Amino acid sequence: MTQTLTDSYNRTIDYLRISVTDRCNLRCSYCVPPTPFAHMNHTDILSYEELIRLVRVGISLGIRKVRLTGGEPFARKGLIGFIRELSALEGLEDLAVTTNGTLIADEMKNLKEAGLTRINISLDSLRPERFAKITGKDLFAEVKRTIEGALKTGLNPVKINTVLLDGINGDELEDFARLTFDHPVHIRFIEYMPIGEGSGPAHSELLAPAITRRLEALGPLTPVHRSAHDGPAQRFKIKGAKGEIGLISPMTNHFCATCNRLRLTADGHLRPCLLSDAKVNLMDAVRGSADDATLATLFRHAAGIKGKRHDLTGHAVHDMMSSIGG
Ligand SMILES: Nc1nc2c(ncn2[C@@H]2O[C@H](COP(=O)(O)OP(=O)(O)OP(=O)(O)O)[C@@H](O)[C@H]2O)c(=O)[nH]1
Ligand SMILES: C[S@@+](CC[C@H](N)C(=O)[O-])C[C@H]1O[C@@H](n2cnc3c(N)ncnc32)[C@H](O)[C@@H]1O
Ligand code: SF4
Ligand code: SF4
Repeated sequence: MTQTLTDSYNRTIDYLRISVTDRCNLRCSYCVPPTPFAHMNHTDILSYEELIRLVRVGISLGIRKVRLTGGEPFARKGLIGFIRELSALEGLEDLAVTTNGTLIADEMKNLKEAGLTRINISLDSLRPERFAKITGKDLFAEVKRTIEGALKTGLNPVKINTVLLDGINGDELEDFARLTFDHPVHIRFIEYMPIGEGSGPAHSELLAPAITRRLEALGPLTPVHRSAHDGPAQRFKIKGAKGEIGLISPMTNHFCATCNRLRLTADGHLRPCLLSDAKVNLMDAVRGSADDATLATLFRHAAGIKGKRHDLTGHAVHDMMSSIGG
């Protein structure tokens, strides 16, 4: 019998975001600190077999959508094989990935064949030199090839995630938005979230109201209705454009009232909210002798302690974005 997982505020939880690794081949200045920092030990990371078991339990409770993230998910060996195994699980309707796109330019067909349904690619600059400055690696051309490959392979819609920061890439807002004129991509502007102890210098973020004003100068914006599997973006189309614009505004217009997700970290913790350090330890149960019913109880507990909305007043989130998975 299909169950439904609900939280204490009657929100249905049907989306699990899995961070498969906290490691990444890039060093985006707004995501990780500039100085060396500790990573999880390999032995402390859930194996693919353990992850499959947990996803099965999640599906039995009502999870229908899984997104793989990281760190950089493709920095973990064997991810495509894991995607193939996940996509074969009965009951899973949407299997997506969020990636920096630097390691998979030649893998689009394989990914589609393995059962990936969608891909979100993060890209913060269209200028190769600036891309290298933000990420620490000269790999803009690889990301471009990945985006082109994803479009050609029909992993639709291809979403591009861009965190806009004044003085870093804020001046590229219009260049990104204009990409939607000729390409069927979704460009999503994300407000910077203050996450992770020591993650870089204070950034001057560009907030949604200012972004919207600048977009309106490019042409009339028509709202696009959200579909069932939509994430947090408010969607728009500029008149005549092939693609869409999305605004993800956790800071100025949060979307917690419709939050439908839990997060599973690579070291086996369920996080009820991205912007809270609360977590439920699944690892001890998985590596102990817990049965599936016990794991299901831990999933329900994580849903049960999910807050009504995020509250960043008076405290910051300690864990890093690259270990939570965004
Ligand atoms: N505050 C907050 N931010 C989120 C949440 N989910 C995603 N984001 C942020 O939105 C940005 C894009 O997230 P993605 O990984 O592409 O996932 P998504 O937006 O759920 O994807 P779709 O299902 O394709 O809409 C990232 O910077 C995330 O950190 C959330 O539940 N809360
Ligand atoms: C943490 S990354 C993990 C997946 C993959 N490495 C990537 O970059 O797509 C997921 C998303 O989080 C976003 N992100 C990272 N730090 C952020 C922050 N402080 N505020 C808002 N978004 C952030 C990134 O831009 C990316 O789109
Ligand atoms: S945003 Fe993604 S690619 Fe950039 S450092 Fe963070 S985890 Fe790596
Ligand atoms: S901040 Fe927390 S409650 Fe709000 S949408 Fe994100 S994960 Fe959900």
